[in-house]
Amino acid sequence: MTATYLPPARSRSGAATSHEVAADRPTHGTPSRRDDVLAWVGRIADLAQPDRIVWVDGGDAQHELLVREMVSTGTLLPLNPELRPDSYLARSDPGDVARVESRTFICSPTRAEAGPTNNWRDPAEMRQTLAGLFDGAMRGRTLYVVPFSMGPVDSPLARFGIEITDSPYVVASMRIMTRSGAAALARIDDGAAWVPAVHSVGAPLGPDDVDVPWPCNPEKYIVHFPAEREIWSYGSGYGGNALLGKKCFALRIASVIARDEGWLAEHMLLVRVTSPEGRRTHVAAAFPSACGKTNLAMLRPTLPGWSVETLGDDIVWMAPREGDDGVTRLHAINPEAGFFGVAPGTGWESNPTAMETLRRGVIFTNVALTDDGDVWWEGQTSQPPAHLIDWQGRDWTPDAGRPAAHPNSRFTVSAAQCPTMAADWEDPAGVPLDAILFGGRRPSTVPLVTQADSWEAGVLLGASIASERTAAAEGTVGELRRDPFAMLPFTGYAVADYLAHWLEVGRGLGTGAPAIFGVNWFRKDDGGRFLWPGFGENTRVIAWIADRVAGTVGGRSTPIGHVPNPGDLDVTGLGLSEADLDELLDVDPVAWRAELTRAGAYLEELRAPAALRRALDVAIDRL
Ligand SMILES: Nc1nc2c(ncn2[C@@H]2O[C@H](COP(=O)(O)OP(=O)(O)OP(=O)(O)O)[C@@H](O)[C@H]2O)c(=O)[nH]1
Ligand SMILES: O=C([O-])CC(=O)C(=O)O
Ligand SMILES: [Mn+2]
Repeated sequence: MTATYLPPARSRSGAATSHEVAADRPTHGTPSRRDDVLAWVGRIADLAQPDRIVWVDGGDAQHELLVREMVSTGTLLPLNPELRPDSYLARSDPGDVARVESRTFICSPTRAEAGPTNNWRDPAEMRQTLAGLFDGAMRGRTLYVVPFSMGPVDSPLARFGIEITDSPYVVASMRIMTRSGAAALARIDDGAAWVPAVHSVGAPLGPDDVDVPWPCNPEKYIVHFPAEREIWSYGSGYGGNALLGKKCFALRIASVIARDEGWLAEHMLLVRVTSPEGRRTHVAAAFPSACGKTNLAMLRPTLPGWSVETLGDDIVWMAPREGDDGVTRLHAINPEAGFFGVAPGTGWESNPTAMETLRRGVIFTNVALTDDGDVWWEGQTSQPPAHLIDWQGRDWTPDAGRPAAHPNSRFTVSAAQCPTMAADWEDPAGVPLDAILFGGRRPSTVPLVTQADSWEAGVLLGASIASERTAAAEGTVGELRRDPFAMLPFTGYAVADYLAHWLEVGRGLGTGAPAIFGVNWFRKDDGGRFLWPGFGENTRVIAWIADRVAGTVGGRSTPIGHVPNPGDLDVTGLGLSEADLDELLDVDPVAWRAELTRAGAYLEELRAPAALRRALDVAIDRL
């Protein structure tokens, strides 16, 4: 084995540190001295038998070399530099296009700790399986060592990991999505705890084998050891399965750390809304995958005087902290550094902010290629180009009868490029949260917006999220499924304990707790047409929410919380009929009794805390 890059020299002594590496922070996973990192990399290399080991330093020179290599192997297709500078298209294997929830495992010591919503496997058995799978898995390939930080490297809230991967696409993507390289390794050297995360595409190469542009394995394993804070991923190169800082670490493992330490790791966007009077409201929102987080995070307000700044689009970590006024509030940070966003539906009409963010420096995956070397996907423009190369590399014309881009095609781009990014988005202290939104794709029953009357009622709202399935994960698109807190695929421990933890955090916050709302942009009429225009026009709902937090706008009380009176919502210029508005704000008692009965049965299945089931019974009684 030849080391192309040696591990970087230690930048500081392990003892003295200029950073405030919290000495009181519990350490997780492997002890954090460099020797332990080297020993771990050595063990994985002995097992997986790569041809080379490369330590990723995060610098430009190494990155450019990596990109050049991927272009030469066909993994990345350079786009036309005049139209889309510094940007590339990757086409995945057609069987490796989304998260694989049925192959995602939580290996806690007991099945009960994983709970009824997770695939549990016995940790010892799984370790044996993994040892077999990874034996020689990297033969003929390069093993990359990617130290990374979730959260700004110098933030006291930052958490560290090291991903070992044999995929250069993963290395390049981690560079966008996390702070990866030497700075993160220096913090680990200084004593910060780190999560070991091992990834292989599971496609070793023999001496005479020719590589393919997107190596992967039909057999996939996305494995978490919550007690050990450890991640193993095999067989897939797709974002949510392979960029291990994201769902695996920042949600599944972090949710367990958060439970133990009294904070929350959530599948949420984060924005700052400023009213015409200059009043600031910080809002986090949990919607299931491909249900509008990125779009709301980049909202371009359509009401005069309002502005929205982006802080995050997919993951929020939030911790209670007492302010100068003696009130304890949740303070929120975005642990990511980039966006891994859904391409279809993103256009100059629907999300101009995203379109501006995507002007350069993007890795696109599974979108279509235009004849002039740019990218296209359904919804980018109202009319498709006359000819394209589709996501599988085949000729495509508008009459092809199939989408040109995969429905879960994605862009990977640095958050710093987003024009609406708040100037202080990397503030290590985070922002104080005023409101939390829960939502999903609900063609009927669920009103445009509802305010929960208490923290408990809000937790019930989050626990009862149901949404039509999207292409973000394997499964039948459109099917309604329960997705508590939009965290069904991302909670690293038993969902009942997760719900209890939410209730507990709320009790600790008391009067400083954010207000909780339910939203639904996706209500349809009998003809299947969206009743609500959505996108930028969601401003009107956000304005009501911000004004409710400030106590300056009305609402009417219903058994499921407060909804706006038609006059409370500014819908001027929308051309919305009175009947449509009434339907959007309607709480139908018959439909809601059925809805809550179903939710109650589900909570029973989850063994949800009794307090939630009581809150639900109160609502049913009021109906
Ligand atoms: N009708 C309607 N569609 C929307 C709205 N907001 C987003 N969408 C569509 O929903 C799809 C997914 O939206 P995203 O914002 O990327 O979803 P996300 O929640 O960030 O998804 P993940 O990255 O998978 O977690 C896109 O096709 C959007 O065009 C809306 O307000 N109304
Ligand atoms: O993780 C991914 O692959 C993309 C994502 O945000 C999701 O599915 O929620
Ligand atoms: Mn997501």
